[in-house]
Amino acid sequence: MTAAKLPAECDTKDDVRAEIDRIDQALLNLFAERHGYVTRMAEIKTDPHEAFDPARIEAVIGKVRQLSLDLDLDEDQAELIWRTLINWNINYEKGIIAARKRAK
Ligand SMILES: C=C(O[C@@H]1C=C(C(=O)O)C=C[C@H]1O)C(=O)O
Repeated sequence: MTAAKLPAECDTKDDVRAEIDRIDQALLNLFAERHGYVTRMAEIKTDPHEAFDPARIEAVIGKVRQLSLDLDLDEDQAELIWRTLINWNINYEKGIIAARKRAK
């Protein structure tokens, strides 16, 4: 494997795309790690209504927006990504909790 190149060290589209592919892999590894905790959360929560926790959601979004600003990233883009992720997680948690309750 070739060493990572800084953006300014990339001379071709292939150079840039190799770095984007490397970063996508790293991001997916982190999403997979995060997903493991969401699954665990679904095991801990006891009622499907608990899947949606608005106070926690707004706290996460607030943190993500601030971290994005600190990194000079677009905070609206980060919020959109996180809301999509969180909405998906809520339905995922609901499904797990409801199925467990039905099985009882
Ligand atoms: C993981 C949780 O469940 C949901 C998913 C969240 C997330 O993906 O960060 C945040 C809030 C929740 O409604 C939680 O309650 O913390």
